[in-house]
Amino acid sequence: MQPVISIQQLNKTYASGHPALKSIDLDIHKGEIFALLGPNGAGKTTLISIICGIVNPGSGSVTVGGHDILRDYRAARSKIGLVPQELFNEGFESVWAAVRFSRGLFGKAPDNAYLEQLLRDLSLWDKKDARIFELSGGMKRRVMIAKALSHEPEILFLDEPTAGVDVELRRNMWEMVRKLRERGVTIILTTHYIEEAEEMADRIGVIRKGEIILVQDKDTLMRQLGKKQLTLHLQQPLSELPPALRRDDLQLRDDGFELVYSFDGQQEDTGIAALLQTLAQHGIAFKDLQSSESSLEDIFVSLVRDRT
Ligand SMILES: Nc1ncnc2c1ncn2[C@@H]1O[C@H](COP(=O)(O)OP(=O)(O)OP(=O)(O)O)[C@@H](O)[C@H]1O
Repeated sequence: MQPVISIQQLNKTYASGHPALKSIDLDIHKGEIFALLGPNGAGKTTLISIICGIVNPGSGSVTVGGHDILRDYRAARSKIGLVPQELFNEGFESVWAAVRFSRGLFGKAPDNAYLEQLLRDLSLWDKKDARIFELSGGMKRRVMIAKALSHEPEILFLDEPTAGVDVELRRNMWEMVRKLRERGVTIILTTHYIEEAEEMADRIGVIRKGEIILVQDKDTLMRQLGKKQLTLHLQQPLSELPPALRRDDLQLRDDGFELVYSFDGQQEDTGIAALLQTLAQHGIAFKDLQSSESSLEDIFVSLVRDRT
């Protein structure tokens, strides 16, 4: 399947000399919810801003719906709706005027029926004549989304959609994003909240210091989450595992002093008894053992941890 966004070897270094993005390769599939997860300053906003044509790329290429963002900027941009991190509140105009104006900016013919349905879907129809400054914070966010969708884009970017939003509003936002996906909109959201990625995303990408360090189906990631680990602290270090013990779920760590066994905690037979027996047969003794469960949070923290 043709990706709806294709990013190849994208680099960006700001004038300050700071390398914000390094050799990014990423494809976004049509109709998916993709969560880009990363700590402050990782490069999330820079990446979105380049795709949306707000920041110039350094080198590499980006296509949106097959259109190159530089050579074919207008065609590429018209496919995108962007809800930026910073919310700008145009004070005095009405909700209706704001969404009509946004649609016009993209050169689209007026379509009141489409805009009415959009405002209804976003539970804003009864506020259409209200001036934006009169609305609550949650409604203002929804107005930003309505504006972003006013020109019928196929792709919606949500940069930190629920930053500083209370739990109830966050859940409403998630509900709304799912409805948009049902309508066929591809959604890319950035977030600091692991819970949000876990709840919403079809796929998760993790970015750290300008590099994409993981892209994975959420379900696959969650299956890995169900894994438990048994760590055996060995009495004598091993330089390598005997052939009978070389397998994917067993790893030597800590200069050979630790043996880590990963297993599925849901299974009745965890394989621990058999493992301990094999260790005994090979004369591998341990002085201590501990078991632990990894969470998405653990995976994320260990991935983004600054090891330098
Ligand atoms: N206009 C700019 N000029 C110079 N450096 C910049 C500029 N914009 C961003 N940066 C730097 O590039 C890096 C990536 O910033 P970016 O805003 O993309 O990160 P982010 O992942 O969106 O962070 P946050 O989660 O805090 O929004 C940061 O180190 C930032 O200081």
